[in-house]
Amino acid sequence: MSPVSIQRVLISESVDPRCRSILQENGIEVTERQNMSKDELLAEIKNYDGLIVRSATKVTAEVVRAAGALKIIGRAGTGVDNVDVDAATKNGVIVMNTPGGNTISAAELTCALVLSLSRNVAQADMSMKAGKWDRKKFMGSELFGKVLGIVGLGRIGKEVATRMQSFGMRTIGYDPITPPDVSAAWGVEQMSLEQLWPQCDYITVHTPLMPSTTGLLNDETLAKCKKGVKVVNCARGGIIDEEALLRALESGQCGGAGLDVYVEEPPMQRALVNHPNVISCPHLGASTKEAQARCGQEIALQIVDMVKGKALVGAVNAQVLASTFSPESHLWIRLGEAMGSVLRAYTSSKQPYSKVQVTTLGERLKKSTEFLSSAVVVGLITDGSSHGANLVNALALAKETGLSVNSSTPKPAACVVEVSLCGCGYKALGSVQAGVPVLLQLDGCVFRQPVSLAGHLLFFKAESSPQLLPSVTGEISGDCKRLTSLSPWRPSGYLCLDYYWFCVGMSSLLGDLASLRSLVKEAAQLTV
Ligand SMILES: NC(=O)C1=CN([C@@H]2O[C@H](COP(=O)(O)OP(=O)(O)OC[C@H]3O[C@@H](n4cnc5c(N)ncnc54)[C@H](O)[C@@H]3O)[C@@H](O)[C@H]2O)C=CC1
Ligand SMILES: O=C(O)C(=O)COP(=O)(O)O
Repeated sequence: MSPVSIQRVLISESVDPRCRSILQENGIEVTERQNMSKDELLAEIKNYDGLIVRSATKVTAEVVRAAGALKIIGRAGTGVDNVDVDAATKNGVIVMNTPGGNTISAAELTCALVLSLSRNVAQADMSMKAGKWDRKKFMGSELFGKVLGIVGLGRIGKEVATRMQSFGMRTIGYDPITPPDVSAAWGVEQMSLEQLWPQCDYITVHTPLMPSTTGLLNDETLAKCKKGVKVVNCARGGIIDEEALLRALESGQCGGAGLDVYVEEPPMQRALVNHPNVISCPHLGASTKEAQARCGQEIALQIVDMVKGKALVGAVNAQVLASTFSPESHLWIRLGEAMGSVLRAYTSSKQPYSKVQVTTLGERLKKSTEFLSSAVVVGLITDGSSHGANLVNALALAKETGLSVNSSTPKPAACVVEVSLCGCGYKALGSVQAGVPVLLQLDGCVFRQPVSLAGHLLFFKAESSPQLLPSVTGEISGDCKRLTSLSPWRPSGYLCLDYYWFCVGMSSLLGDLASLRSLVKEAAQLTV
């Protein structure tokens, strides 16, 4: 993928001023507008190719669709559940976050809530402010020797564990991805949730909000916990079912809750917030000077690096691009796109196909199969009128159009990419030679000299008579037909290709038909 050009960025929430400065220093125009209504955002977003948000801006599918020119949604923070990532992907928009920037802050707030729950700090303070001196009511219990269950052992879960161990807590946990030996290295014993629930004095959740984590703590699972268990949610509203939590608080099954996040923010339903055993914050996990400085700075630097073609860091939906920010991979991407275009053009009037097989041959290309497949699909499905396909959405669009894309890397051989359109049997073989994407073979016709695919223009080089056809492209015209019949290459064997269809194909890759026509005429004259 070529470096992504970003010219105008909208920052729709309070993000550290460093973000704006870094973008502006790098020639990007920045507008900051906070508290926009949904309609204002829908109207405004079309003027920008970049959007930077925190957790309050809901970047729905409607917003993504309304944003005709949007290329990047930057999340100055961790959770991207407020962004419709699928819609962004389908529309070719990169979604990027800064996941490490607020880890420590979120972990520290979690620990603060655990400590406050153990000693009723918030309630005691309220009572003092009400003029009371109630030492009996706020009897607490030590954390020392108690069990903390951590659900979600990623960045924040790990930091919470190591901090709470210093209070003498035993930390147990569950995570479907983090291996048990990894978490054991930082003192967390992993077990199934069934085993975990009944052992915990405190439970804290640190997973993203996803269908599989929604309602992880519910009536059923809360009932499996120790009576009086205390729970903390500094991750996302909804991971603990709010209504089930209220019921458990009322029955005493849950002894207290520390909440930073809510299903609806701010929560309109205040029963939980008002409960005497609940201490709550208005989503403050990342609200520290340090976390905001990091997140604001990181998201700006990540965008600038992407624009400069240096690196793609923090993309959550475009991993295929992450490894492609090198001059070499840009060449392979151009090759893939060009091969896709050539095959699309070449086969468009022939048999249909429903499957494409991309085979990469060569050690150097081993890790490139995925982005090469995406590049081939971009070339295959982008016709002259639509420019909607890019490396972000290529595979999603292929799926939508019923095109199945297979890729494989058989034993290393040469650095060659083979694209086969299964069904009609057309095939192209390409490579990068001397820094130029080249075509070696098309539909079984071998070129003795590779055909340059640079800029999607084909330059034919005839070995024996280089003056014959210095550069040829074609369009549907009598000239092309004439060229087919002239066919000086056939006898020489340099190019045994159905030239007419080849020219038809090439015409769709070119905007400048006038110069194309003259090239074809020139070629025809040369060959008479
Ligand atoms: N309150 C706040 O201001 C903040 C909240 N957050 C929230 O915290 C979440 C976690 O952040 P990080 O630790 O940085 O993310 P992370 O990606 O490092 O860790 C999340 C962990 O959850 C695990 N997980 C996924 N599904 C699970 C399941 N069903 N059960 C148990 N574990 C599961 C994953 O395997 C992963 O290890 C974020 O997604 C975000 O929503 C993050 C920062 C600040
Ligand atoms: O980074 C996260 O996931 C957070 O929840 C922090 O949200 P915020 O940037 O403070 O709106």
